[in-house]
Amino acid sequence: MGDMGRVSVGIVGASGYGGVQLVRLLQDHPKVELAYLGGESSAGKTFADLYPHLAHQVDLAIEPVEVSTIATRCQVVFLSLPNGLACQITPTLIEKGLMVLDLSADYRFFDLETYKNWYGTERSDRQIAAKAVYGLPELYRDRIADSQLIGCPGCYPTASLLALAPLLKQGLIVPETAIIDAKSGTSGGGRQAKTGLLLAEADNSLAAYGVARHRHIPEIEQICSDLAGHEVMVQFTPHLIPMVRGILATVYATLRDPGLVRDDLITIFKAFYRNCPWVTICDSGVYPQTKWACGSNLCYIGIEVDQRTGRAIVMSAIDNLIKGQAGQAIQCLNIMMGWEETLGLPRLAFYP
Ligand SMILES: NC(=O)C1=CN([C@@H]2O[C@H](COP(=O)(O)OP(=O)(O)OC[C@H]3O[C@@H](n4cnc5c(N)ncnc54)[C@H](OP(=O)(O)O)[C@@H]3O)[C@@H](O)[C@H]2O)C=CC1
Ligand SMILES: CC(=O)N[C@@H](CCC(=O)OP(=O)(O)O)C(=O)O
Repeated sequence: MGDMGRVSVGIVGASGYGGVQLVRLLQDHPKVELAYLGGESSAGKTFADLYPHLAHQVDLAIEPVEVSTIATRCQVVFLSLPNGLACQITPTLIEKGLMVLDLSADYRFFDLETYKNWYGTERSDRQIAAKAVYGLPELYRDRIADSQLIGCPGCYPTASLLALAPLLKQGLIVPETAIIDAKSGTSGGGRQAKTGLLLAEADNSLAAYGVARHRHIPEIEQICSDLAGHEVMVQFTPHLIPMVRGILATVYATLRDPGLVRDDLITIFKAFYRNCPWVTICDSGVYPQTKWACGSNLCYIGIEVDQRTGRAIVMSAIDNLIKGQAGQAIQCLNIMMGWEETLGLPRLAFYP
């Protein structure tokens, strides 16, 4: 334990969009002390060099990634790195007794064959990967509580799965009819320079990408299959939308019982998420906006039934960097530590 019984925490990838959210939230967390920030090109700079407006709150420098330093100073480490890096250091961190929360895709898959097929990397850390728990608390809370290693979900899977879970778990839809139409702000692509994310490219425009091949497809299907109890394929199409933060996933699926109406589903969703402080089911006829979730760890879910087509339509809005990334990882940490699931996490959105 660090100062006054606080848990000492490190963040690797602190300069990135996810990393800075972690720093911002954790420096205010009542049971945590920030003990280490790591990075690559930013190593040697102070955090204040990168984010001057946080200078009065964070007095740490970014250090090169050195596992023994992390293990000496930290009890818990968040890895907010590009895919394929966490798996190189996690086995040693786990061996040294740290709790690891990985925000990349490295520990999200039950089966490393799937990871290899979609991410192209052969892995040698099978035993460690087998210990990982998928960090979606609303579905795997008990397993998260007992785990040392969390594979935190992607932002699109978080929004999509929270919309689909009650329908799949209760057998209310024909799983294979599920279509996910999702839109993300540009911060979902990270902080490094990419032409498509330039304001001049993304502004005044809306387009799909990764159609029928986005790497979140196997992640969403893995959890849908787990919920349905058999292998499920879904259609997922992401879109880049000219805003910075937020995801709206609109999910369509055919109801098994065409007699179900909107208020039936609202009752079912409210019951399913009754012990989930970070999911809010909208009232009848209210559809969520990304603005409501931006800056908050909440996921807002709106529900409709089209009696004509027999489909359920579920809309899910999150902040990709909070419930879709840093906030959800901290929610997992709270559960692993036996703390209140809401500790240190924001409810209020930035707007209006
Ligand atoms: N952005 C989002 O909405 C979401 C992102 N994620 C996932 O979270 C992870 C981080 O994403 P995001 O914050 O957006 O990415 P960024 O590109 O903004 O940040 C990446 C970070 O990784 C660090 N880094 C890169 N290479 C190395 C290396 N070899 N050694 C040490 N540090 C390195 C960078 O440090 P430096 O600047 O020092 O080089 C930087 O801090 C990714 O796996 C992403 O897929 C998950 C959910 C949502
Ligand atoms: C807008 C945008 O580019 N979004 C990212 C999703 C980021 C994320 O959540 O995904 P991972 O953690 O799996 O990388 C993308 O589509 O690749």
